[in-house]
Amino acid sequence: MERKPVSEIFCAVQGEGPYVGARQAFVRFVGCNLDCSYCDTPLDEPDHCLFEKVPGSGEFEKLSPLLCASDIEEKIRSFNDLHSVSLTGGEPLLHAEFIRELDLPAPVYLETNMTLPEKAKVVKDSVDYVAGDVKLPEEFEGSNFVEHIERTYQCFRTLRSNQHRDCFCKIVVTSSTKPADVMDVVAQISDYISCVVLQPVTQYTRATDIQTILSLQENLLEIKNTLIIPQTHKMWGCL
Ligand SMILES: C[S@@+](CC[C@H](N)C(=O)[O-])C[C@H]1O[C@@H](n2cnc3c(N)ncnc32)[C@H](O)[C@@H]1O
Ligand SMILES: Nc1nc2[nH]cc(C(=O)O)c2c(=O)[nH]1
Ligand code: SF4
Ligand SMILES: [Mg+2]
Repeated sequence: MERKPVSEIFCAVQGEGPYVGARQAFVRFVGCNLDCSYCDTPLDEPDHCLFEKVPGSGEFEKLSPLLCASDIEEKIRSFNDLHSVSLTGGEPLLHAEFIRELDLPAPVYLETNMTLPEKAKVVKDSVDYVAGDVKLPEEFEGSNFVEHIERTYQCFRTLRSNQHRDCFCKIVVTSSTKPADVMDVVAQISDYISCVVLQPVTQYTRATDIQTILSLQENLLEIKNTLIIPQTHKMWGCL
């Protein structure tokens, strides 16, 4: 029976993007193929998977860090009134074949860095919401940004919004963000997404310039509905 590395299972509310406030169960897979400068999530292999049985209790059961599908399904089924189940990480698409086989009691919300196009094809009929990140040039040394962004475009084409799936793009905006880079990428994917979310980085050392992000939103609104939404869960201490 296949087991996958999972660091957290909990029930909270979506803190980011257009579904902010929706009651979700979260499964956090371990491991990532990128190393974003602003990443707020530990990427090392944990000793346990922390399961918060009672939402918001801050009391965690220590489970094996390697879980099979039925382990995950059983924990998720212990939560009620879910809008959806957020599969996140790390990068969940590293575990695409496993994700495809999960039998979950609510729609699937995929949180992904949109850099693994072959894996995107594996899950495309198994996900209902796609929070697709766009990682910008400042995260990539040298010219490999060109190869990276082409993979991102492929992922957005594969996971595009349709009658069964809502796909939107999320862009973390920092003081290093160049508006022209954002405009260029959004112009390429605007047909595939329902909206753009500009997410100010939650690291005040690299705080976002307010005028810059408001001006960027104004320009993006010419081509796609664009929202500015910070990580709200961190404002009130929710997981
Ligand atoms: C931890 S990532 C996991 C999913 C996937 N690897 C990705 O990057 O989209 C989940 C979300 O948190 C965002 N994020 C991570 N660190 C952040 C920070 N310091 N400030 C704002 N957003 C952050 C990511 O950009 C992504 O949208
Ligand atoms: N509440 C809450 N909302 C989230 N949205 C995206 C998250 C993530 O880490 O993938 C996240 C998270 O870690 N917690
Ligand atoms: S892709 Fe996501 S999980 Fe991976 S380093 Fe970047 S923000 Fe963190
Ligand atoms: Mg998070």
